[in-house]
Amino acid sequence: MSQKETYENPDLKKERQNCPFNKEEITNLLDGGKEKTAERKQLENYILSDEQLKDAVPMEYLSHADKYAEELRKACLLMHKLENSPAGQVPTLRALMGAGLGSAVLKEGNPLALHYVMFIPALMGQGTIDQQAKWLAKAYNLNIIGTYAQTELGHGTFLRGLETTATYDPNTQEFVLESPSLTAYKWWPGSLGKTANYAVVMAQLYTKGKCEGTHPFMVQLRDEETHEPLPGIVIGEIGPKLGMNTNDNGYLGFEKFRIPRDQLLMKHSQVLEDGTYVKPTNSKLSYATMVFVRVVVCQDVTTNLRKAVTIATRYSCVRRQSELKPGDREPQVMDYQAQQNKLLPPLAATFAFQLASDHLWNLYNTANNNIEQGDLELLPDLHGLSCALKALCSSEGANFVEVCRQSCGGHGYMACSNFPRIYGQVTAAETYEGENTVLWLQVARYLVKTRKEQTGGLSVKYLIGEEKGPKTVDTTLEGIVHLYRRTAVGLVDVAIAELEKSGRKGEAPHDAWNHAAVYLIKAAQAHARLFVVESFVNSLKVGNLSAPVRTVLSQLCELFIIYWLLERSGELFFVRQFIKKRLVTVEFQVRTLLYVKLLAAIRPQAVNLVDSFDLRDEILASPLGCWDGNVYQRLFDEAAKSPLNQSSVHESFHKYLKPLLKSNL
Ligand SMILES: CCCCCCCC/C=C\CCCCCCCCCCCCCC(=O)SCCNC(=O)CCNC(=O)[C@H](O)C(C)(C)COP(=O)(O)OP(=O)(O)OC[C@H]1O[C@@H](n2cnc3c(N)ncnc32)[C@H](O)[C@@H]1OP(=O)(O)O
Ligand SMILES: Cc1cc2nc3c(=O)[nH]c(=O)nc-3n(C[C@H](O)[C@H](O)[C@H](O)COP(=O)(O)OP(=O)(O)OC[C@H]3O[C@@H](n4cnc5c(N)ncnc54)[C@H](O)[C@@H]3O)c2cc1C
Repeated sequence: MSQKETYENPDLKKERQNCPFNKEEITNLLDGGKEKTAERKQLENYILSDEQLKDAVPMEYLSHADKYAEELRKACLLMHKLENSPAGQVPTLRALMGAGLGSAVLKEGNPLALHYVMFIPALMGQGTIDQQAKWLAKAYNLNIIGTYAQTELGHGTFLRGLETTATYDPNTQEFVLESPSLTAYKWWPGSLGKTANYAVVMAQLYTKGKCEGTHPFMVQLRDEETHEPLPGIVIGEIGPKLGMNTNDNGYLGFEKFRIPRDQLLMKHSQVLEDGTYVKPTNSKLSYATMVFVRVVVCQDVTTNLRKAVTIATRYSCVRRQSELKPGDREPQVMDYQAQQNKLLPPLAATFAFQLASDHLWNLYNTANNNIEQGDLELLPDLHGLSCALKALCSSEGANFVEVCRQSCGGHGYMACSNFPRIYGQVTAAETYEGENTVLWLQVARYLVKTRKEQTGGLSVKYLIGEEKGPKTVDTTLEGIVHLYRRTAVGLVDVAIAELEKSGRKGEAPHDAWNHAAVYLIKAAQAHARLFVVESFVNSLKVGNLSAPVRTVLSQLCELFIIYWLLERSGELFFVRQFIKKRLVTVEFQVRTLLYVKLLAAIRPQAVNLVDSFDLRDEILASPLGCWDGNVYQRLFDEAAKSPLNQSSVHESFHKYLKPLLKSNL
């Protein structure tokens, strides 16, 4: 392990004895190889040993403005540290932007995140070679700091409804940016409130009197020296949020603000000097930055879930409560089957989500390379899968984080447990980058189209032709995956049947679509779950795993896919063939038995499994999850930091309480 303290809680010590698998092998697997693990550890030592990057007081005790300033101080210091990083600049940046190392230093949202996660990718994906030459070096060198300004007060989801206009003026060869109403104000962009001086702004492009739809524009917002907003720019911060409070989300309005023609990002579509509009090969190419972020969000959510699971698992092995055997010592709460039922599925999910996210990342890179060469064939599959996995990982992730919090009882509710921050981060991902319901409906659109037209990309091939495979109960992993596949196909067919029923009643297609939404969303979710379980099962077939690691990963895989099946059992009732064959009851009995057996088999390995995530205490940032298990002392030390404990009697006693006590009301 990275850190060994002199104290080690005896229960945790016992949990760590006789580990049947090599923890380092799993660490290497998650890092992407032995060398990558070594690089990561070196980088962690480099960053986490810097005293200036540590918080003087917990962030929760700072004001809104001080939180931002403190986070910005550390973010800027981190950027300076990039120069001398032992791992090299780009890997360090990646590690910092990911939720692991970065969040050990930057606790509640990074004021420079949008610059790297959206602004630079938007320049790369939407700018011409000349535009990239002009802006990218400046952006990499942090001479300019940007954000991605798309969402408005009135519209976030419906991009065609955005109101900000960019009207081309051929006389001056400029675009005039305008916010025609209050609801046209940009609202939400991260880092916009106080940090960024540039933005990629999405606006409705007007030229020759015609609206050509939303397009990306490179816009300077603040003076590069004074940081004052430029004339015609109305800008500010939107205030405290459920989480991510050190990221200065902002608002932005334009009052006839002029930019040169060449600040329309023109990789996919152009406006010529005379105002002639040149169309893109696909109108959705201007949405590409969102696709990139949906892909990385899956990784981010998984990293956060690993933290929550580690904290809850270690704590559950330290915590002793109640009575299991009458008269015996109070057991570790982890020994209750009910607690295992809470924690082992999210533990398994960290592996399932990571493997699916890796798969998506590979698809993204291949599709993106092809798009650069003008080949858009993979775009629909990439859009469908990135929507599906972003929605699934963030929604299941947020639920699992909340279960982890609950599994820590009262102490899980403390801010210092780090659950509120982790939850704030993960649940935000349910909304940003496409609200999940909206993304499920995008996925459903792709599924319905594939099933009807019998053509589609790799992730939806199972919808083409007749399904094959056993129709009876089959307890092998393959058998269970087949059940998922039949459910997914069945739910798409049910949704299509609903659409057709409405059609026969004379409903217009858009009404029929709205009236089938419940079925469509179920179909999309079943599709996403199928993809995740297939990725998990298939990745165990390949790879150079030792027998003990393969065994424990197979147990986790089986547990996870049975867990989901039982959780989502209601969906089987939608698929008629299961009811007819009375499969549902049989499935239930067999699976529940197996599930319970797996809980017992994985329980003794839980601490060793979370240890193999190799998350340092600074990254977990929680007295409940620390490696040494010294939970109670650490909770006490955290309480000592409260400003209310800095004097025995607080001044408010004299101001308010004493007069009340003396008032004889
Ligand atoms: C050295 C540099 C290193 C960089 C290092 C970076 C490394 C990073 C590593 C780790 C980082 C981890 C850290 C991550 C943490 C993240 C930090 C927090 C950041 C927070 C960011 C949040 C930002 C935002 O929220 S930005 C705003 C996002 N907004 C949205 O997502 C809006 C959602 N709405 C839409 O997308 C659309 O409006 C719509 C899709 C819902 C509907 O659009 P539409 O009406 O135009 O389309 P239709 O429904 O009519 O469909 C038509 C047709 O188009 C297809 N389609 C739709 N979208 C797409 C697409 N995107 N791509 C391809 N095709 C698309 C659709 O399928 C239809 O096809 P048909 O064939 O059926 O016609
Ligand atoms: C933490 C955070 C950071 C963000 N950062 C950025 C940023 O950097 N840049 C940026 O531009 N934006 C950013 N956003 C904005 C974000 O992308 C939007 O909030 C998000 O896309 C949802 O859009 P909305 O707010 O308009 O929700 P709405 O669309 O108004 O959603 C409200 C409800 O309506 C439902 N709904 C809407 N349309 C449909 C439909 N067609 N069918 C069925 N139901 C529907 C939704 O499911 C939801 O339940 C951020 C948001 C958050 C929370």
